[in-house]
Amino acid sequence: MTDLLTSAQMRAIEQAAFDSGEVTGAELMERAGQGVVDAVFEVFPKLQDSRPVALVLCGPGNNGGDGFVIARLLSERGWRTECYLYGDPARLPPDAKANHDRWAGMGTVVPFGDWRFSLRWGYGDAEETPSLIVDALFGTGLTRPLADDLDKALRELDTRFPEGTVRRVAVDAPSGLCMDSGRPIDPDHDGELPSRQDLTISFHRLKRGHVLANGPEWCGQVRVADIGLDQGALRLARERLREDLSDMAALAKPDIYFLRKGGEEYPIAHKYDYGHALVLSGGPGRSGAARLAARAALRVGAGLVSVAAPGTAMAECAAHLTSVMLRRCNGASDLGVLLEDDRLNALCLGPGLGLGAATRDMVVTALGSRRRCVLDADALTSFADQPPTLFAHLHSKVVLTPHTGEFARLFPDIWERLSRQPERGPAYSRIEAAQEAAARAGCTVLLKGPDSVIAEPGGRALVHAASYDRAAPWLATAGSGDVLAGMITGLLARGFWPVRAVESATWMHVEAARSFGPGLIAEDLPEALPGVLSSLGA
Ligand SMILES: NC(=O)C1=CN([C@@H]2O[C@H](COP(=O)(O)OP(=O)(O)OC[C@H]3O[C@@H](n4cnc5c(N)ncnc54)[C@H](OP(=O)(O)O)[C@@H]3O)[C@@H](O)[C@H]2O)[C@@H](O)CC1
Ligand SMILES: Nc1ncnc2c1ncn2[C@@H]1O[C@H](COP(=O)(O)OP(=O)(O)O)[C@@H](O)[C@H]1O
Ligand SMILES: [K+]
Repeated sequence: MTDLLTSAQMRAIEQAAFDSGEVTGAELMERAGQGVVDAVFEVFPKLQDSRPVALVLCGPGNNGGDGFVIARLLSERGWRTECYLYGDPARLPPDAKANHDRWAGMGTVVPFGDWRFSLRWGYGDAEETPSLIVDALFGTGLTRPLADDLDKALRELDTRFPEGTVRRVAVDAPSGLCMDSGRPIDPDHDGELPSRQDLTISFHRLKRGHVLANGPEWCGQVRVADIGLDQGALRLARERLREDLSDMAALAKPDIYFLRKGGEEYPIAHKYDYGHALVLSGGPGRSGAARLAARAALRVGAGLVSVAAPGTAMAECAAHLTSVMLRRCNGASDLGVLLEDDRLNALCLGPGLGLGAATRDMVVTALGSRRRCVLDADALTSFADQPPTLFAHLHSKVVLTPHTGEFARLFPDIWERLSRQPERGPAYSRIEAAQEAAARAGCTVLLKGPDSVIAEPGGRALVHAASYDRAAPWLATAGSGDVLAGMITGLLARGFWPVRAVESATWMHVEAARSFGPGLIAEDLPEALPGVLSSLGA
């Protein structure tokens, strides 16, 4: 499981490393600087042949210290490097100060006061124009917005060297971005940071801010540099620490062992060993969403899948369904009768179901049966005026799958906190919002988006980041959420525990979109699943 760290957790890991006696701060800083330089030339090999001129912007903390190491290493590679320092050299922390002093014996450090002057009048000669700008101003220690003078200078720098003319690389974080939330601490500019990076290098692990919210937009690409915190005593120290850090989030991944059909779990399996999922459909002209969900549930491996539709929609459903079975269900009392069949072990309510009392009644009946259950779309919005009524019936085998609009309706106070422009760091994040919602609801919550967050009461949160090399913008298409709800239901029918079902489904949903590519519509997703399952070895 790949941890996704907060700034405080990274500091705690660093402290555990120091306590283990295996590494010093100076060694970590040297490895960090080296990691950045290695990543820069690996990701942008053409930089080796371009003008060897770099600007390194150093801040008042250890992020700035990394900057001085980078300046030295670039200079040793023959680069003409200039450091701008925002801060008082005498007040740098010890390791940063040592690297500042070492660099000052080799090259220039332009104090911030002279920075803007230099920007305006320097670089007359094209030979002097940098091909690399390193942002080592602030990393995990950012606590407040960039000061006006610094912000202004950075915007001038951005205008002076527009995107495409120079490579911009951030050390650990694009300065101004909160690494716990991925939200810019920038109330005066509506979250528009001074510059967009081409590459951001994190140390040891990704931080939450690299994948949440606007993080990917400002980071460009990300790489993780190994700074030796995974070895020997350090690993032990970190593992011990992990026990205290129960709120350590992780990146979601598919559960290949349980996705596989057959194997040790089911050496000779019957279709009922993989469960029977029931998806409730809306009325005539509105059954498409449920049919999409049902097909996805079947494709993901549920043994049997049925759609339960009102009598008026039976003909429409029958015309479209083949391997998915069809049952009549005209409301909550019919659903109660259907659920007397205890082989129906996973339910999906919401896609296209319609808003109002009839849906609320069916949700209450479904929840009363204590089956594994996914509530999506209309099943959530039908409780917008009375969320506590819904919460009173929820239990640990339920999954709520709200997109941001549905989330805002069910958890308005949490949403208000999440959407308020942050003025200080660490800012409230989508991880904390999903965890708070899960605790209130008493069940698993999937807060959907390009950065989908999965939370269960009291458990560690998981994030599926459809960004960087897993970006899947084609998923922003009508009905893709219905397919995801069906996939989760199918895995619940197969016996997955809710949080594991959501984790695997969310990952495969994005993978299916990526394997299909541009032009994707929701119908393509279930059909792409066999390829995804095969590629996983399932
Ligand atoms: N952890 C590790 O294992 C490793 C960490 N490493 C590196 O250390 C970095 C973390 O260093 P860090 O803790 O010194 O924080 P950093 O980001 O340099 O800034 C803090 C300084 O800025 C100040 N400050 C904050 N906001 C401000 C603002 N808006 N405007 C002005 N000032 C502001 C703040 O002061 P204060 O809030 O106390 O006023 C403090 O002085 C990390 O990102 C990585 O690059 C690597 O070397 C390898 C191993
Ligand atoms: N830009 C994007 N990148 C990756 N995934 C996305 C993006 N936009 C939406 N998604 C995913 O697509 C799904 C959309 O769900 P939802 O909003 O409920 O759609 P619908 O109601 O049309 O079915 C969610 O799983 C969400 O995480
Ligand atoms: K930085």
